[in-house]
Amino acid sequence: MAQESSINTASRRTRILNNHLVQYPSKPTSCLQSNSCLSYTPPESTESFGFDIKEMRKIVDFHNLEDRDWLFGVIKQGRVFNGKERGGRLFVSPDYNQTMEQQREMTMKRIEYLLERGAFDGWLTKKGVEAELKKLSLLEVIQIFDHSLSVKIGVHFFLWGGAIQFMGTKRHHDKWLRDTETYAMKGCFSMTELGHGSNVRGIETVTTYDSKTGEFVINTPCESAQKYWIGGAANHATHTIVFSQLKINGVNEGVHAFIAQIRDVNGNILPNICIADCGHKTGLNGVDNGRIWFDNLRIPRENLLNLVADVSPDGQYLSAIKDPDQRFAAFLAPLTSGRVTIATSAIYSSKIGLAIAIRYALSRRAFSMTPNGPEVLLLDYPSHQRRLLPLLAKSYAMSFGGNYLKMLYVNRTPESAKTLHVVSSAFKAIFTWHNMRTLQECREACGGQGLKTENRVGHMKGEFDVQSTFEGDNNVLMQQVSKALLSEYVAAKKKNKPFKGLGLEHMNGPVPVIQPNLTSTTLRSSQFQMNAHCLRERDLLNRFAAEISLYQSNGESKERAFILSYQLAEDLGRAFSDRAILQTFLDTESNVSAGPLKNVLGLLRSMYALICLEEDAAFLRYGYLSTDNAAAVRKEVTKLCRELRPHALALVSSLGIPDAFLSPIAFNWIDANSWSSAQQ
Ligand SMILES: Cc1cc2nc3c(=O)[nH]c(=O)nc-3n(C[C@H](O)[C@H](O)[C@H](O)COP(=O)(O)OP(=O)(O)OC[C@H]3O[C@@H](n4cnc5c(N)ncnc54)[C@H](O)[C@@H]3O)c2cc1C
Repeated sequence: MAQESSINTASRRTRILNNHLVQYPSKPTSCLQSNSCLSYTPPESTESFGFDIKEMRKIVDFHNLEDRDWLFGVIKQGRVFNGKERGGRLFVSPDYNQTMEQQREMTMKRIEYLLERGAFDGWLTKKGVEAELKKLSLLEVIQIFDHSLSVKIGVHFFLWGGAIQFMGTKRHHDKWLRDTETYAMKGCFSMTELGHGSNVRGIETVTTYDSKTGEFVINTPCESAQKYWIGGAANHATHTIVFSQLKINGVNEGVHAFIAQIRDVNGNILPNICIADCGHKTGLNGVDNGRIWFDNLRIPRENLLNLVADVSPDGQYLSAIKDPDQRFAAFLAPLTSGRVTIATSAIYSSKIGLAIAIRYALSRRAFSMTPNGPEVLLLDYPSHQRRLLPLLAKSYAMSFGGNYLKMLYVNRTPESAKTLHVVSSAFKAIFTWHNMRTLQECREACGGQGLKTENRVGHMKGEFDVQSTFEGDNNVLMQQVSKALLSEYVAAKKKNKPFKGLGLEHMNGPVPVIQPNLTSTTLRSSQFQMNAHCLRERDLLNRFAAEISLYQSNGESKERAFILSYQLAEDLGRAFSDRAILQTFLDTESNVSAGPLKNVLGLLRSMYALICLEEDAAFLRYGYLSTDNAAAVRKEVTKLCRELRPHALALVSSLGIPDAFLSPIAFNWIDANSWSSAQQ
């Protein structure tokens, strides 16, 4: 309780706020009435926008705008979404001041609310491109509100539900999909173990088959085999997908997936199963991550997800794919959805950060440039522009990359499986790294205000950090990208055939030449920009292949040669991603007719292309750019910052994030911090 002071207690009022007794005087002190105080001026009038922000939003959000707006409205209206008025505006945001247990329960309450309003209708029972796009758009909206909520929903629908849909067959679909969609049961996904995360093939859980009873028997043979980090396992999940080695007649047939019930309808843990909590995390505490041990758990034979392999009632292992490597790849192929949703979610998160930081920078002033002159808006400092506007251009570029990835995913065919695997791995890594970097820059750009949880930016760093680790560690994913590019290279050279696929067709043409003295006009031409990106990718792929080959000719195994060439592999993975993203930007731009919108897209595209050139040391290291040209690139980026500055508000207003999902410092932060506001 607050200490009694000498101030007349009668002049104080008291109230309970967050369980603390708060005391404050009944009227403001004189300084609050002084004329010398700053007054808030809104950034700019919406009439000054140089392009149509509604049209831009259509390009950026790309699909299901009405569905998105419907769900934003549903969330704004729901009491469980913790709406609060600040500075005369409504903001919705989870209460991160709650305990871990309370946050987990609120996550479930929010799911129930959304379920009652039909938000998940058709998520697993409707098929086709439209249904899939709608589902992706609604998950993006949910994530804009809270990452825990979207992860909890994502685990249930995309991991548990997705495994049944894509690794199972009709018997599993008939039995589980409808109940999953209605939450009659709650699913989780047990792949990771204490001892093995990225290396899924190394997991130690063992499943055998008992032909006398027609059951599989699942065991956790040692502590390192305990399932770890399983989202939903600690409190709520009733069922799980268990990834395990399958041993049939003493032969290990490799990793397979099984359905197991872990709790009864009342939430009691079933016999032969032990569950413990992973505990408090640096973020994402609305998700109940748990650990699971299996002790001779028996499940029916039919619970093997048998799209790729099966076991007959008398215990024979059956699979059309004989090669264990190919079988393992076929098992995991359907799980791409996680990478797709994480990639696009990361970009929405960076957009929230940028919308808040840029709006704040358009109303916050600091220092003056002349003695006794007015203080200067943060975004009028060239340094502040340089910190935020290239990140904004990258977020736009990655939005277009994300849209391409989603279309690739919803229209997937066996022929596009490789491209989908490579692009989703590359974009998941690049977008999530970009998001963390953006949030940190935005946090700092907001100064101390960036550290207030209600202002979102700082807090989101902890909430989204995990994206670089789960659903494929970013570094491991980037290795896979380079490996895939290398195998394309080796195949093309071996067969002496042109490159086809993964956007590598540029390797068939002549080597692009970068002229010695780059002018502003050249730097802004899409042809130069694409040439520079292709040159880097092409050269790095050649170098990578040559280095691997050299290691191998010196007696190293293929695997070790790859590990030793990790630096080129990393550079190549980034070069592939940047070039692929630039291509999606150009494709997007080509669908826009000439006018102010296309002009500003051109500025953003040039900024994206040039900042990639400036940030990757490979351009200087391998001499794709001379030092003079590198200096010209840097100068052009500064010019682009100046040219984008007048569009900054319009650009962040086109990102498809309603005001209620931003934060008080994005608007009238003086009113939001007024004395009267503190008393509400
Ligand atoms: C909040 C949270 C929720 C999760 N939810 C789930 C879930 O619901 N279900 C589930 O099954 N799992 C879940 N996971 C687990 C997640 O998928 C794993 O953490 C992830 O796969 C990484 O595994 P790991 O933690 O064992 O790290 P490791 O694989 O041990 O990696 C540690 C480090 O080593 C590096 N490294 C690994 N291999 C190589 C290599 N070959 N070369 C160079 N460097 C390498 C990595 O880059 C990384 O930096 C979750 C994790 C978290 C944190």
